[in-house]
Amino acid sequence: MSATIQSIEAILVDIPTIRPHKLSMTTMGVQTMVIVRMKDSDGLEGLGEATTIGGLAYGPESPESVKLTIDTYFKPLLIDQPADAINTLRVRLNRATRGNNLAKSAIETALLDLQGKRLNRPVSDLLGGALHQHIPVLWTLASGDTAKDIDEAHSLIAQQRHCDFKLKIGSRAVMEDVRHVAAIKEAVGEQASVRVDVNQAWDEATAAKGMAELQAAGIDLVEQPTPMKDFGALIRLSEKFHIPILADESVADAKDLFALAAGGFAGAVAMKIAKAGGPIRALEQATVAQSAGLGLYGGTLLEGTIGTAASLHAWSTLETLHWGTEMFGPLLMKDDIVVRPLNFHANGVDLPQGPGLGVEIDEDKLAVYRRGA
Ligand SMILES: O=C(O)C[C@H]1C=CC(=O)O1
Ligand SMILES: [Mn+2]
Repeated sequence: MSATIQSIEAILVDIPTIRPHKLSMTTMGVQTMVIVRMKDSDGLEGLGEATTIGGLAYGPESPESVKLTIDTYFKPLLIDQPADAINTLRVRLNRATRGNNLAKSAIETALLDLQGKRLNRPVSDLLGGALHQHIPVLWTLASGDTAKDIDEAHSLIAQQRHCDFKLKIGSRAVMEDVRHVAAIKEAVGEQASVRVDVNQAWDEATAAKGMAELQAAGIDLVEQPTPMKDFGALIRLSEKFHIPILADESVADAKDLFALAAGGFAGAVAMKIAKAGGPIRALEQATVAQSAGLGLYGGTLLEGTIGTAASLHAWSTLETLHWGTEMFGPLLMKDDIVVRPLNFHANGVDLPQGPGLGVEIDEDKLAVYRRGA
């Protein structure tokens, strides 16, 4: 008899950020995580996380709606079911509920953690095995101030904590953004790769102007310049410029990526476990990207250590991550709720060791940061 799922708890956790994090659609001062604790009939516990950016500013699921979805709709479908039947449970959830991929990602992650602990194997082994134990991680410069961003970049390069940077642009006039980006690129020179994320803020004509300027300034990659549903614009821009485009909001799962690739898009894709509905689903995108000749990038919704560890286990199984990853979420938060934080060094992070995700909750810290504490 396999163990069955006995309880699922979805906990809202609020942790302040180390500095304001300015994106085109919101400025974050706190990150809210939904931590899932799933217990089985053998007394084992699986951990999962769903996180988004700025409440409802980034996408249609908020931390509060993720908790409600799990508590009200997912729990009755999962309690008393075999805990090791990960695919069966995914199909069961998908037949009964539409969308809500962030909530589904937290559940798939908790099931993988549980299964790993049961088999005494890391989650990466359940996904076919890790090819990398150390994974590159960039940093997002998003203080909103050019001089502060340059200081931050210089200090991180000196510490060898990061050598690639992503700049959040799109909230200011295009040429103001271009001057900001060009000043940072000039300050770091060849020491660092500089990329931008526009988070859908430009229309196609603005994007054409912006991309020409960014190309001239030596920027390496432009992420999601135009609105997510406007596949035609992404395709046309990718044909027009040699500076590559990274598709983010446009491609939640493998089907989205297939449609974009079939339309003629050339460039790369930001895989995110949250967008896709879990680590297994996110890796389906990698297969499509590899078949279509698109580059891979390990993306984040600024998850804390649990969601970041789950993503790292998935990305570790990929032979080539052409653009590395941005799995720095835990570093943007002032504190953590785990016993052993991830080890960020040498411009990357180590894949956590041990059974499951290799992450353990610090109960005292959780008690401090859980909402309503
Ligand atoms: O890429 C996004 O759109 C979301 C996120 C990832 C890094 C960051 O600073 O924001
Ligand atoms: Mn993005």
